[in-house]
Formats: sequence, structure tokens, C-alpha cells
Amino acid sequence: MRVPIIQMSSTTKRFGSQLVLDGLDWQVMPGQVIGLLGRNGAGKSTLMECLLGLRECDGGSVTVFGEDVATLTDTTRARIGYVPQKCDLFDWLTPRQLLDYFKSLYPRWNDAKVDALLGRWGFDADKQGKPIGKLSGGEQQRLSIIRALGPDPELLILDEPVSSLDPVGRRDFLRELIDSVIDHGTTVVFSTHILSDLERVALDVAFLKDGKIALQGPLDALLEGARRVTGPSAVLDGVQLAGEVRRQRGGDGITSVVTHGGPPPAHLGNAAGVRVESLSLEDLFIEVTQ
Ligand SMILES: Nc1ncnc2c1ncn2[C@@H]1O[C@H](COP(=O)(O)OP(=O)(O)OP(=O)(O)O)[C@@H](O)[C@H]1O
Repeated sequence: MRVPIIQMSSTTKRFGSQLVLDGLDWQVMPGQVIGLLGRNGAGKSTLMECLLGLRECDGGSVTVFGEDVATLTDTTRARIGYVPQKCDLFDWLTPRQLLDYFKSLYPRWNDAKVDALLGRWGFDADKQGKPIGKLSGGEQQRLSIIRALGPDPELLILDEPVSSLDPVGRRDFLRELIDSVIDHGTTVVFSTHILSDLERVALDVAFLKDGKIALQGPLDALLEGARRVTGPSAVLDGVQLAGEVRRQRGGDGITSVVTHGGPPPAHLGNAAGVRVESLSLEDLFIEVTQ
């Protein structure tokens, strides 16, 4: 039996009176590559911090590699790579000193990969000797990614890893992710607002809404099945479509239904006044997170 790498059960997290994670249930299986989507403030970073044990939850349980995150062993921590949304690097160290420091903390460290990435991502000798605080935001983000990849993690958690990167940096990062991370069976959870990046990399997408995973599935299947069916309320009301995401009845007698279950039955699709449109990932994002 395959055991989930991440298991969140009835996970709750509040900040004061604000409920951010609301009894969230989520499983991530070995080798899954999941794009985590949600509006600003939906709780993606909070979810990631909770699943890494960096934030204490208020209720429920979170296990990673079968261990309670509140008491993760060093051995298990060493199997996880994390790129936070805000760079958490030590400003006064140089990139080389930072990487040497992290190398000393991990039982396994891939020098060849780190050196190759430093070379390919513009860290010449000068830059490797410059205090991190004096690097640009994008350079710091690249370094944060290299640091996370150094120990060849089995689980990689990426919180908007490309937000400061220029298009070339994003392309380089995505290539690295596809060629040497995903192809090696690493389990990846990453959040991004750049949907075109996600379409290149993610095999699955999960939408976070109202503190829960509102919808999750293989990206291809979701896109293949996503439709907006609009038509007279008299025709659409009372008919439940497969995979309904949202249903809206306008005051003008028109009902709009968003589904991820493919086209509606032919008799409905061909009914007078009924229009069926395929949806892009952006459309689906807007509809699911509305
Ligand atoms: N330390 C904190 N103290 C109080 N509120 C917090 C804290 N961290 C996050 N929040 C609140 O929790 C909510 C979720 O924040 P979070 O950063 O997890 O969202 P997000 O989905 O990652 O957003 P974005 O897409 O903008 O990065 C927000 O409303 C935020 O204001």
C-alpha cells in the first residue's frame, strides 16, 4: 500500500479571530507534483508552514513521511527542501559561506549539482563572495532555490519560488525543476500565481478556498473537463451537472453553471439558448476561487 508523504487531517489554523485553515484534509502521494493555487490571502503560505511544522496548528494533525510534524526527526527534515516566499537567508554571509554552512547540516549534499547551478545561474566568483544582503531580490531567490536543492530532497515545498525572477530566470528554474527534480521522482508542492508556469510543470493542481482544498485533480483532466454552461434557468435549474463547481442564477432568467466534468448531456447542450464554453486554467481559477 502506498503511504502518503503528506497527510493533513482536519487541520485548523487561526490568526486571532481569522480562520485560515478550516478543518483541511489533504494528502500528497509520493512522486506527485502539485501546483497549489488560491487567491492572495487564501492561506497557501500558512498551509505550507503548517505542513513543515514551522507553524503550530490549532487543531487536527499533520504528518510528513509518517511523522508528526511537531516532532520531526533531523533525518526526516533532511529529506525536505523548502523555498519560502520571503527569503530567509543570512544577509551577512556570502553565497559560498551559506552553502557551506547548509552542507554541514545535511547528511547528504550534492556538490556537483550545487556548483553546476551556481555556474548556470550567474554566480561567478565575484558574486559568490558578495554578502547576500547586497544581492538583488532575484539573485537571493535563485540562491534560496539552490540551497533547497542541495541535499537532493525527496520532498520539495516551493512557496512562489519564481516571484522575483525575470523570464530567463523563470525558464531556467522550470527547466531545472522538470529535468532534474520531477524526473527523479521528487514529490513537489509549489504555489504560484503564474498559471503558464504551472501548466508547464504541474501534473496536479489543488485549489485552496475558504480554508479547505476546494478542488484537486490532474491538470489535464481538469482542463479537458472544464466547461461553463449558460442558458435559460427554466432549462438548467433542477439539472445537476457532473463535477459542478459553481452555479449562479441571474435575475434575468439565465443560469450559469461551471463544471469540471466534461460537456453536459447532448440533450441539454443542444437545447435552445444553451451555450457551452471550454474554460482555460485562468477561467477555472477565477470560478473555483470566487
Ligand atoms: N503571522 C500572521 N499573523 C496574522 N495573520 C497572518 C499571519 N500570517 C498570515 N496571516 C493572515 O493569514 C491569511 C493567509 O495568509 P497567507 O500568507 O497564508 O496567504 P497566501 O495564500 O500565501 O497569500 P499570497 O498569495 O498573497 O501570498 C492572510 O489573511 C494573512 O493576513
